[in-house]
Amino acid sequence: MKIVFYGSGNMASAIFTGLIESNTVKGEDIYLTNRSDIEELKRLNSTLNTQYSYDDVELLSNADFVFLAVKPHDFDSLVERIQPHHNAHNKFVSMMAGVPINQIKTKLQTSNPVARIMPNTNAHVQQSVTGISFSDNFEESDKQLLFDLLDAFGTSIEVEEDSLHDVTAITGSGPAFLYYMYEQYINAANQLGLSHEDTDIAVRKLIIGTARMLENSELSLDQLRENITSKGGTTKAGLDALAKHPIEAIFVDCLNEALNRSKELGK
Ligand SMILES: NC(=O)C1=CN([C@@H]2O[C@H](COP(=O)(O)OP(=O)(O)OC[C@H]3O[C@@H](n4cnc5c(N)ncnc54)[C@H](O)[C@@H]3O)[C@@H](O)[C@H]2O)C=CC1
Ligand SMILES: O=C(O)[C@@H]1CCC=N1
Repeated sequence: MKIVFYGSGNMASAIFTGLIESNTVKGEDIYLTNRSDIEELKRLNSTLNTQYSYDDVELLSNADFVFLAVKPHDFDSLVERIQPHHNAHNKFVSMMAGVPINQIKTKLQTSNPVARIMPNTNAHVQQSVTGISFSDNFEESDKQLLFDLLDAFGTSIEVEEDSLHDVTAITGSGPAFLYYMYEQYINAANQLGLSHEDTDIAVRKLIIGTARMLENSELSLDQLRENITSKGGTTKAGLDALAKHPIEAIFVDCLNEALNRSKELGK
């Protein structure tokens, strides 16, 4: 199987690293290109054994899956490279937030199969949650091949294309929202007495341990929380302070803004 990535940035590299490190695809079967950073492509070649080229005819020839991994605002410059050279064998897999399948088909002037995925950077540790939607003409056997690729770097959920906006907000951008929250937690913790170094280590371990509990425990979130909350104790005092703030409303605002932006990006 020949897989091409147009774009070797944050999201693409998380995916192709996951594919190679899980032994799902050999580095030599993955072809990378980017706007102009050949040093980056050479570095990836020496660490992951991936191929690289700026020759679009060579890249697209016999390519089974062509990942579109550029920012939405760079799509037009990508179209200039791909449109003249794509062939009937190419199946496109776009990870561009917000850009609809029909727009991809129109700009590339293609009736080839197109899938849209919305992964997240947890693909680096094979834990991406990836939403996926397919054009009507995507063959079942090709869908299965693509699902197998997605499984190599996490779990996937097939959704209606419109729902990819929700996936983008909730899990595509989601790691950033959680990192931001953790940053605030660390900033607050730094105002207590521990050294900043100890606080950083302690909070990282706290986050990892809490995530492992979510993974391994059959208890609900609220039960897990209850199990820490002694009557009249410290946790109750802290939770009562939290409850005075509109935390749910803050996240409603955050997710709605991300969702609206996803819709705007496709226009
Ligand atoms: N970073 C994330 O967490 C996620 C990003 N995405 C989507 O993935 C896409 C890429 O995002 P990032 O990896 O974060 O961006 P990035 O800025 O890290 O990488 C963009 C890549 O596109 C390349 N590029 C730009 N114009 C090009 C052209 N004409 N031909 C070939 N390559 C070109 C750049 O050289 C770079 O390698 C975006 O559309 C974004 O919406 C989706 C889910 C999560
Ligand atoms: O910020 C963005 O637009 C992309 C899509 C999801 C995560 N990063």
